[in-house]
Amino acid sequence: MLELKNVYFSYKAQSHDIHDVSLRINPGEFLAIVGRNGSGKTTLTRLMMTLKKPTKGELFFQGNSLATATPARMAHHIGYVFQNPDRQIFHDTVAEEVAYGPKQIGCTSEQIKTFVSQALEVTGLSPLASAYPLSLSKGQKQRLTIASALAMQPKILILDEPTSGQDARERAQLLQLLLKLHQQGTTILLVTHDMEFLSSCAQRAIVMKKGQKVFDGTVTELFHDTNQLADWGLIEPAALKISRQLAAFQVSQTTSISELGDQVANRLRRNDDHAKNSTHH
Ligand SMILES: Nc1ncnc2c1ncn2[C@@H]1O[C@H](COP(=O)(O)OP(=O)(O)OP(=O)(O)O)[C@@H](O)[C@H]1O
Repeated sequence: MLELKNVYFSYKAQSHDIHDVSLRINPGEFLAIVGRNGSGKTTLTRLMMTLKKPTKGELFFQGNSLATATPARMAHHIGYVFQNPDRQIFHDTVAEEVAYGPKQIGCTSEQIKTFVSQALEVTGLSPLASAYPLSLSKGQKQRLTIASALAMQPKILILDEPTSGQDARERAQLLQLLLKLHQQGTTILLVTHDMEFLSSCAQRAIVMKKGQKVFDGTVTELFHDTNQLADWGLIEPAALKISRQLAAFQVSQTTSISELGDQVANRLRRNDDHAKNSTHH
């Protein structure tokens, strides 16, 4: 659906902010771009939205070159949800906010009504249609920006650090919403540092390091090599760490919870004794 072929981009003459990146996003995928701060994740999404043009290389959307595409035209195809929802909210009611995009691109009033009501429905905001957007909670504001993006009927939804500043309940709601949208056929691209969240929803991950793509594979493959993860500045999700460590206890399907508890307690006791002995020496 979206393809980058040997793309380079520099903000300044001497910098290599994106260096020879090729990748293809297929319809219906749920993928995440990860990497340290400054590794080029946001710049990559700006190139996809044509907010920046590559210094070398080319981007394609559904087989067509984006060389002459404008951000306004790309907004029909790609919905972008910024990290800070306040920067994207301007109207007096939730419904007006969501209607803004479809109005701008000249949809009929019938289409606008349908797109707004569908977007509010899927994001669970229908009861808040006449609410003042800035009075909403952080999670609701984020769902509003997602609704605004969805009202444009995009093929791809890009979310920049969507879990940042969200509490546990809001994260869980966001996860449910993204899984539902993905199930309904939306292609989703997350830019995130949140490995727990990524491992609960994404199927594929791309790792950026110093402007280069250093990994492109399944999420299972991503978490396979823990040394490599550290080098990329990524943290293994707690659930995976625990399950990897449990493997050391030779847990079989017949191991009962109390047997497992005994094994864990024995292991911890041995670790404790070992630590005490080392301090004595
Ligand atoms: N507007 C800008 N002007 C000059 N350099 C920039 C600009 N925006 C980003 N950069 C540089 O481009 C490189 C990639 O930055 P980018 O914001 O894409 O990384 P990121 O992986 O999204 O980081 P973060 O996780 O902090 O958002 C960095 O070296 C950064 O300093």
